[in-house]
Amino acid sequence: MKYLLALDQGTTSSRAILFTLEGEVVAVAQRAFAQHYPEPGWVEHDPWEIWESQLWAAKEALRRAGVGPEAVLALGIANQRETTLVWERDTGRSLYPAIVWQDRRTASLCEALRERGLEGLFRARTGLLLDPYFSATKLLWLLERVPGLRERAERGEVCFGTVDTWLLWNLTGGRVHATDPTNASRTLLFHLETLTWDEELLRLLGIPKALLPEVRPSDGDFGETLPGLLGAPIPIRGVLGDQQAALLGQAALGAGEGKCTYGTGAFLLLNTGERPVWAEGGLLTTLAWHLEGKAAYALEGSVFVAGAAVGWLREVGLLGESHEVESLARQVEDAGGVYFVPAFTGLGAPHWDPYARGAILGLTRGTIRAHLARAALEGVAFSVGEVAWAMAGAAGLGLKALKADGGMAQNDLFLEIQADLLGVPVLRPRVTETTALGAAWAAGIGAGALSLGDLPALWREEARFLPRMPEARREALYRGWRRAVERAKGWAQEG
Ligand SMILES: Nc1ncnc2c1ncn2[C@@H]1O[C@H](COP(=O)(O)OP(=O)(O)O)[C@@H](O)[C@H]1O
Ligand SMILES: O=P(O)(O)OC[C@H](O)CO
Repeated sequence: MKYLLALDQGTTSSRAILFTLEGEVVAVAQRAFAQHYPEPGWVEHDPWEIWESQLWAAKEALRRAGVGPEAVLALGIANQRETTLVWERDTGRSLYPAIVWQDRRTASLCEALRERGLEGLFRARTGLLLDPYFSATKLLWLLERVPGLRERAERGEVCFGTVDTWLLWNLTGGRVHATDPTNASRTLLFHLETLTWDEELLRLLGIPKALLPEVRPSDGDFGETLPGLLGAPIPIRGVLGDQQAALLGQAALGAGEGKCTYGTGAFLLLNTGERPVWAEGGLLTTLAWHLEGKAAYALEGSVFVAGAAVGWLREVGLLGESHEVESLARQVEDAGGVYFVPAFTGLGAPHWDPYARGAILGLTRGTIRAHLARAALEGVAFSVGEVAWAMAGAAGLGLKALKADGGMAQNDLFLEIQADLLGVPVLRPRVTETTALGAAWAAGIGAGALSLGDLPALWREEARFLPRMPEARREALYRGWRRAVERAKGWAQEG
């Protein structure tokens, strides 16, 4: 029997899952790691903790399965995207904490670029917007703020990478400094159509090319793991950003098929086929994957906070464990007029306001804990609903049903609320670890054991949540939501 090992390096935890070729889960191991918030709006991870937790999870998944490394056909990586790391080429020593995708410290850098009239150029080349979310301004900040970094980068002594690149570097003992086009497409430095680093954008930002990893296809040859790490070398044959991996893991292969992954954030991706599609409404154009010699593209609506809102309820003591949010929120029929705008790290699509901050509005003396819990779930569902409307507005790209996955998709009440607020059915697959599944499948394709055409037959529905809310009620709730969002916008800039 042969297996595929997926590493899923998420924002809050590192997971490893061993799958059969058909996508059955054999063993799972997961380790959470620390989130650091050194200043308001900043979010950092310790690069060593990312690596060590991921390595532990990989070993532990094999141990739990009782499977030796020689039975693993290939390893695939899916990772939190955009998070920016720099390390020494000679020693692999990291030179600064990882600046996480949620980090807002480069809001003013983005503004300065916008004032220079550069947004149109960046959008046309990369499909993205000038927002602190993406890697380029984080890297620029590092080059400006870390003493000596720019000079060393120009001399070729420093490596930049997103988390996939950092894991590849460590898995191969520094032999491979590479990324795939989906991760590269989130940096603001990658040309969406030529699938190469954009020399003009690099020049405009003053980013030395010597920093950048080599770009290989998502099912490319990424070397093999050092023999000592997992007991024997394992070929690394798949790399995808986690949201793109989930799109693949949901077998959303054709144009018009989409999914939403509810992890730390929520990311709605719609496959648009072999050509990039540019849409209004704050949607991003991005790579879906580069597999079997062909690129596929997607439209993305990025919502920065989903499960993180539930995590926050836990941290402030409203819940013991995340899953308790469901029973608490079920104690009430609705949120009692409370709106929870989870803009803890600004707003992504469709608003793109790095200065927005979280808000809870409509509190009365009758508000109880259950209302807050329900309002938090609704806040995430409204946020995704707004993104779905934006997609529906982009000619002919309305969703007929939404495939859901990620940590929050285990919550039945949340998916009922989401179906109600979207007005379309929400489908949950049997394997909700679709991010890991997509990474495993990409590696299976890379190893020649699977083809894209095999995947739809391997996807299985587990549950279906149908919309039951009357249209008028939905519209009234959205009116309230829009008023609440207006109040949260620009908060960190005022005052
Ligand atoms: N039953 C649940 N209901 C709501 N949220 C949940 C539930 N279980 C987990 N979560 C949330 O899901 C998130 C974890 O999901 P995961 O997909 O592992 O995220 P990531 O990959 O971003 O680390 C956490 O923020 C957690 O609060
Ligand atoms: O950690 P997740 O699963 O919320 O995903 C993070 C995204 O990749 C950020 O773009």
